[in-house]
Amino acid sequence: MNASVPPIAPERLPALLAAMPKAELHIHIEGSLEPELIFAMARRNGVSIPYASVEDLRRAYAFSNLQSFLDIYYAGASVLITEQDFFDMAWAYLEKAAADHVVHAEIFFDPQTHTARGVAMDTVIRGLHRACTQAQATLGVSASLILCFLRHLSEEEAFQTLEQALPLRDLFIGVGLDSSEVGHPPEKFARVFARCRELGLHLVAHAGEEGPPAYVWTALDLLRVERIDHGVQSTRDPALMARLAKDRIPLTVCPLSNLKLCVFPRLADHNLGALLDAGLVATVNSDDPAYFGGYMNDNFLQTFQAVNLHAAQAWQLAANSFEASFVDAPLKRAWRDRLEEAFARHA
Ligand SMILES: Nc1ncnc2[nH]cnc12
Ligand SMILES: [Zn+2]
Repeated sequence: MNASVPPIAPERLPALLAAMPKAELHIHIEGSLEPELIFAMARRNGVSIPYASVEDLRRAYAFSNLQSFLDIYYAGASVLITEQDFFDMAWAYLEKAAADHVVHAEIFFDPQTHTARGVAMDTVIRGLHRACTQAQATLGVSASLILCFLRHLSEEEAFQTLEQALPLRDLFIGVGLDSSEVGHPPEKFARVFARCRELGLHLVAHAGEEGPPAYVWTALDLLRVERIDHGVQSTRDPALMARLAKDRIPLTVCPLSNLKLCVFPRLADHNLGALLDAGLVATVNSDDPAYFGGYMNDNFLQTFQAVNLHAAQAWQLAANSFEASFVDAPLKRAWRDRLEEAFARHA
């Protein structure tokens, strides 16, 4: 434990978890679209959705694995048409993030879900970016964008997507890899990630969510990613755990997502504590909060209770989220100072 972490009474831990500053590094903005907003956008855009009501849609959020979720998630995103829609979606998320004391968010978006329906890349990125700019100005939350390639599509399509996005290169900081993992290993995208690296983009990839430790190895060695999204299957491979610890490769872990997608049978079975005990730079994130029943503080509070974590791990997770973020060192130091202040207030 860091020497500057004061003792925290157990009854004060929930308030500390809620109030401490934190960074969110694994949030799919399309996964923040609440059913109420889906219905409002469907109405204003004249898009029909195969659910009678908000309640009817929410009832469908019972998933058995990643694919069963993705099918409904892509259907939900079909209501997004205008730049204002993309702004409204991101703004709703950023307001919730600010309420959870998220000081910084690195936000994934899936452009191919939209360009395939005839929505222009410009519409997607400009709407999201405007929300990020406004969040800094009015909420004091810094936010940046990471463009994700859909791994169930081809590398050729990923290259085309990159080409479409390059005129807006200054509006996103990196690229990621998401969607159906098993059967679509990282190496399928080695060339497009090499190109993104040449362009100076940050690189991340989902790996080891449902897929094997081998996918984490190839994300590291062939894609040369700087962070692994999820990575919870890594505990099955001691040599991989040693590599992640040695190179301080962050894992953006999403406990409620893992529960809802049946990666772990119960939250109490989650391996977040084991990842921290092994010295990994693990972080807590919400993934697709509108679908998985919780934003950042829900993830922290429910997981800490279920797996019996304490103040030392709270400090570590917040500090890890700052270390793992793609911002400069002075900003990281400023957030660490605010973290110390929050702990001092709750001691
Ligand atoms: N948890 C997840 N895994 C892979 N792709 C995703 N897209 C949105 N959420 C995802
Ligand atoms: Zn994800």
